[in-house]
Amino acid sequence: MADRIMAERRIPVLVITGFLGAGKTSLIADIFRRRPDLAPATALVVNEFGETGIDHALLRAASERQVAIDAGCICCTMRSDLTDALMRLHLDHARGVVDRLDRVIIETTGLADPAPIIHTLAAHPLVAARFALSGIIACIDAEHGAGQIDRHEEALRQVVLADRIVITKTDLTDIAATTALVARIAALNAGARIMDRRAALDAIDRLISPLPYAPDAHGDTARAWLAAEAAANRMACADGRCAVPGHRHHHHDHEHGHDQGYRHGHGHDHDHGHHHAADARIATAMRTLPAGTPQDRIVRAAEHLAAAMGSGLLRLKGLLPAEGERPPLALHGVQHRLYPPMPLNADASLPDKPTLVAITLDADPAAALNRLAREALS
Ligand SMILES: Nc1nc2c(ncn2[C@@H]2O[C@H](COP(=O)(O)OP(=O)(O)OP(=O)(O)O)[C@@H](O)[C@H]2O)c(=O)[nH]1
Repeated sequence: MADRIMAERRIPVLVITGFLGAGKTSLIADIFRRRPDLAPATALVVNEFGETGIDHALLRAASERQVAIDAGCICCTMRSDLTDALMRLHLDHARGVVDRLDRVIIETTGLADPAPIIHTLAAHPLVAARFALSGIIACIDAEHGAGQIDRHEEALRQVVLADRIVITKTDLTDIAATTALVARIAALNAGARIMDRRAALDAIDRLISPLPYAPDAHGDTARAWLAAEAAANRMACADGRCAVPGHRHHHHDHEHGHDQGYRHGHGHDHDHGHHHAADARIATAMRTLPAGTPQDRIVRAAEHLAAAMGSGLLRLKGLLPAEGERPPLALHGVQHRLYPPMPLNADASLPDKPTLVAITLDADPAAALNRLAREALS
């Protein structure tokens, strides 16, 4: 009872997860587009993998209160940044800097494991006293989702630990493929509500309604993962600033059985502090093109790159500056598919040179971007 009363006074936190390019940012942008009334009382915490800041550009219009966590992934070393961000929001609210704070929406990176986030929200005493995990939405791409679950443990964990699953991009697949994906998801997580993106957006109140997160509803695997997360945190805690009593503090890298860092394509291996066993195969790079490189040429070169790399290109993102009367463009690719470039509002904080990020599997992302640049500039 005491917990319920407390829960009612806590601010609900909705986590939106899903693999790279599954449609998290677009879903959030569409929620606010349809329901602008939600924006003033919603804080968005956005954690993007890769360096374009493109999600912020896309969401800037959506929410007045946005906190970016850029330096890594909140599921691992960035947990302290997550708790800091939440505590800052709480203080701003308590001091009246923020009028209303009815909910927090956290967009994770596409490579996030939800278990540490769930654990942090439940176990960090300062956070748990003020915020209540009230839903985990996993977006899953109808076209690429099944393969992503097969190949990437993060994608599997996102589906298994969610309490709501939104299937995106059903417009790009046939019904049989979507039906098979739904059956697979239902077998992996019998407790989750599964919905099509369109249906989810037609019932936004239901989509985002705060419900206590109940790990027991999601099956033995979810329970075991969360228990393992709690046990790992009892043994040792990554966060030197962590306030959980009894935690021993030392470096985080080995606590989740993660042993290799992401490679970063600036000609050297770069440790982002985000460690998952399989992920030495995943690498990311960013590069810019000279100002004035025509948008059309970049888009065409990106199409060719996506077609040539297929499943080796986990994600391509780009911000292309305005060109004469043409607005700036956001460029999105997932595997072989390059989506129609998305016009953006002109915004002073957009980069003045075309900026591209590639996230690759078993391929050199810097070489991929060089190839794109060569074609665009030829
Ligand atoms: N056709 C179609 N495209 C979609 C749908 N949902 C998202 N997209 C497109 O997919 C691309 C990637 O979407 P995002 O919302 O950026 O994906 P994300 O999950 O936020 O990506 P990361 O932050 O990189 O993990 C964009 O071009 C979207 O317009 C959908 O339901 N149908």
